[in-house]
Amino acid sequence: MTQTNDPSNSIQERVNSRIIAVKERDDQRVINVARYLSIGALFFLLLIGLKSHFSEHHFHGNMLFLFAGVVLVNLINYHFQQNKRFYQNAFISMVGVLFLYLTASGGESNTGPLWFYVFPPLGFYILGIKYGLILSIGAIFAVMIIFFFPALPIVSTEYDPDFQIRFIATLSFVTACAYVLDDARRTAKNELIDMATLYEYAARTDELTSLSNRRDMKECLEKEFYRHQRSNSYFSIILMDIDHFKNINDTYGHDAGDAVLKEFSNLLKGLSRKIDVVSRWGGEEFLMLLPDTSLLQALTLAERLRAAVEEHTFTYKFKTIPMTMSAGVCTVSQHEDINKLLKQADINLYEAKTKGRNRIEPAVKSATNPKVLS
Ligand SMILES: Nc1nc2c(ncn2[C@@H]2O[C@H](COP(=O)(O)OP(=O)(O)OP(=O)(O)O)[C@@H](O)[C@H]2O)c(=O)[nH]1
Repeated sequence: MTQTNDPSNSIQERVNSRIIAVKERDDQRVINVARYLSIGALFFLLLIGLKSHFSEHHFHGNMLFLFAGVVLVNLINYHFQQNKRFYQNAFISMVGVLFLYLTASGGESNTGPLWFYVFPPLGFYILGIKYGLILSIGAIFAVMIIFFFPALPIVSTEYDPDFQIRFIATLSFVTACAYVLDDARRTAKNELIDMATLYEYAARTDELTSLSNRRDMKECLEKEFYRHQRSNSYFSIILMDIDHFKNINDTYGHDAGDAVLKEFSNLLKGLSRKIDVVSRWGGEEFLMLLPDTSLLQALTLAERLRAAVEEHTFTYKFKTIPMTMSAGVCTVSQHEDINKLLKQADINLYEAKTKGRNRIEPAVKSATNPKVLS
């Protein structure tokens, strides 16, 4: 039954997958912002392009139509390909080239460079702190080239030297502010995610044994039951209880009881597959969820666990503590909801206890327990 190549169902794995889902939602939010901006830019470019044509600035109008075309192609391409990275890079590159064109051409009444003020915050938001900074510094250098080399073929306007210096200074200041703000935002977000990861892990873990707690197990049971209803997959559960645990506490002390609970948990973990969920259901009661496991397979495992506990030497401060367990096993197929399944496991466990303990119900015959028959 113990296998190593199953997909892991550990608490850490489940917490990680939740965190990945949060990060994916955050990435999608960035894409959505870029898409809304693209749609806004598309209308804006078409409108200003038309206005330029009416004012007989045909070259400028055509250039704006060309940019609108690129925005549209990028949007359509994303719609069909869903390639987020390509969409983001194409979007920010297009914005950069558009702003450079507006700076080189002067735009409306030489106000073209002013658009560059939105570039650093947008770059940091979309590309992240590192590439946002590289791109913003690159933009400042490109603007300087346009300002200081008006004879270049792409440059069709000139700016007042006072404006040039003030513009470069203010754009650098905006870049520095955008960097600090975006860095603070990302740091705060990452700290929140780290905290959420810790709390999520703690909320699902039993402090003493580090197994799944009742809350986590209930969620796993619901997921597995949902999977069973959707795809007709099956699963089984084993409800275990340490026999006469009160006597262990009374004889060896509460600390010894705790140590035994930990050792018992490790034993269960060691004998389960990665895909199984082992939980401390409460006190000295443990529940194991076995996905894709028939009743017969679950009974075989339960019997193996029972025998392993009986054979294991539990010790505390050099004292040997004899210990056995009883278990109730059942499978999902005959039960229409989780509560009924758990109730049946509880009835089976109770039967195992009343029939003399150190046994499982329904009972099976095994090499270690040849006398027990169902
Ligand atoms: N040391 C320790 N004891 C615990 C813990 N949680 C529950 N217990 C004890 O477990 C004992 C359970 O006793 P009972 O419910 O009477 O069951 P039992 O003695 O195991 O008897 P059966 O289940 O009928 O075989 C109680 O004495 C609880 O105090 C824990 O975290 N640590």
